Amino acid sequence: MTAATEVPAGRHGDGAAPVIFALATGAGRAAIAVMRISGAGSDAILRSLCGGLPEPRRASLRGIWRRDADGGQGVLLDRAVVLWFPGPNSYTGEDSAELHLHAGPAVISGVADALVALGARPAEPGEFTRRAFASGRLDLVQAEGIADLIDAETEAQRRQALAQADGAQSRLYEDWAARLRTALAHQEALIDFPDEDLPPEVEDELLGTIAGLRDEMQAYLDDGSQGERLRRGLVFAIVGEPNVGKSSLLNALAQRDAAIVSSRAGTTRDAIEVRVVLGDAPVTLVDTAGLRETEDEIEAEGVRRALFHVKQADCVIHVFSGAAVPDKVGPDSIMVCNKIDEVAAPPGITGISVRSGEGMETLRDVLAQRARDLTQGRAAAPLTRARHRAAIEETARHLARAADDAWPEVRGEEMRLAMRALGRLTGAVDVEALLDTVFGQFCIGK
Ligand SMILES: Nc1nc2c(c(=O)[nH]1)N(C=O)[C@@H](CNc1ccc(C(=O)N[C@@H](CCC(=O)O)C(=O)O)cc1)CN2
Ligand SMILES: Nc1nc2c(ncn2[C@@H]2O[C@H](COP(=O)(O)OP(=O)(O)OP(=O)(O)O)[C@@H](O)[C@H]2O)c(=O)[nH]1
Ligand SMILES: [Mg+2]
Repeated sequence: MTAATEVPAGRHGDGAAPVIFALATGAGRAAIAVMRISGAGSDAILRSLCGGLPEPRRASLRGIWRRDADGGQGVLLDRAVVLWFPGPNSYTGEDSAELHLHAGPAVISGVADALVALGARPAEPGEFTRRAFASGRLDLVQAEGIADLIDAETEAQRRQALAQADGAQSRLYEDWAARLRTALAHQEALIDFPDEDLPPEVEDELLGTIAGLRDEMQAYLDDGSQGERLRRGLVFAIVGEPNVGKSSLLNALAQRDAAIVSSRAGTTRDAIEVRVVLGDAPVTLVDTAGLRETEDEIEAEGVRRALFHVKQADCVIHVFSGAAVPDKVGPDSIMVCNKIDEVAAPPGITGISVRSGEGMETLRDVLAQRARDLTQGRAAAPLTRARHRAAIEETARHLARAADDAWPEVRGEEMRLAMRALGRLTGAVDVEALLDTVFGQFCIGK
């Protein structure tokens, strides 16, 4: 007989966070499924499941048991590799464990049921990383980098996300915060001891710091949104008059028959979207209805939608055919002359024939270069989210006001507000309301 415990193994009294669990591996047929467990009480749960605690941080093969209510031996659920990570040296900073199970649905549900019986509860999206944040193991910007790393589809996205998870942006933002903190301390001294003879350089120096920070932040914000665009992916719209070969070009770039091609003008009506990778950035190519005046109301709706996509696009690929370059072309459009197997392209224009394949290699290079220019190369630790941009804009705005105002109290207040906005960025100050939004974007098990 084991002593009757009032509190299940995974639930500690006095308001401690409960033990959570989730599959860290994806759904679908697989050989192995990793069940992640974290929280104070994970040790007791592991003892119950495996009959003892494995050596910390060493893989070992264990039977996984569901115990009977009367404390008997119970049922063997799986024979699995088990890892025990005592806190604080774990991903979450808490006591945690991993069960590397056979990925059968009955194994997984059997283990999940056993965990619930032991007082653990299923984790919410991002909850493991949220606990890592709560333990101070990473800041908000790094946590968002981990979410991006999980979503990264291209090498450039992966590089950007990993640098962010490793703290590249956080170091820059923390450096700004540290300089601002020092300037604010000096400003507070000027406010608190106006009659003392503080050296005049103190005020000059702090004004220099404010102006310097404001300029650095402004330059950082003027980055053409490269990091945000790389994270989100680009949209390239293919537009032009009817029948010039827009849908043919989309199919050639996508290397599949996504759009209907026909010799009749006005074939495409709905916008057709295809995801490709260009210049290491994810690009959604949008094929659109040929632009012309038309009596056909369905085609007219297609034209309306085409113009909408032109406005939304990061880049417009303007296709035409024949010797005359069209007028009314957007400033950053990439001009492409198709059907050069029939009529030569005007000088200085990228000429292609989707039919013969001529010029396609060059066009791919031009598109890849544009995609790279839009997403990479400006900043070592770029802005990657609207949330970050908004916080830095707010900081810079308060710094500009602080620089403009000679009243010590007003200047001090603006500097405090700047400090707050910057603190919310990394999660150093009053972020409780933000956390659901930030961690809700994660998948379960992260
Ligand atoms: N099996 C498994 N693989 C994984 C993870 C995991 O949780 N489990 N990760 C989860 O995202 C990533 C790796 N991240 C991790 C980060 C920290 C620690 C950790 O235990 N850190 C301790 C000890 C470090 C050490 O070995 O010296 C620490 O920092 O104190 C583990 C994984 C990717 N691969
Ligand atoms: N000679 C020649 N014909 C081409 C070439 N590319 C496409 N075509 C033909 O041009 C016609 C129109 O092609 P689509 O791709 O449907 O043209 P579109 O611009 O999408 O036309 P809409 O959807 O009607 O606006 C088809 O008959 C294609 O086979 C090319 O490089 N050379
Ligand atoms: Mg078409």
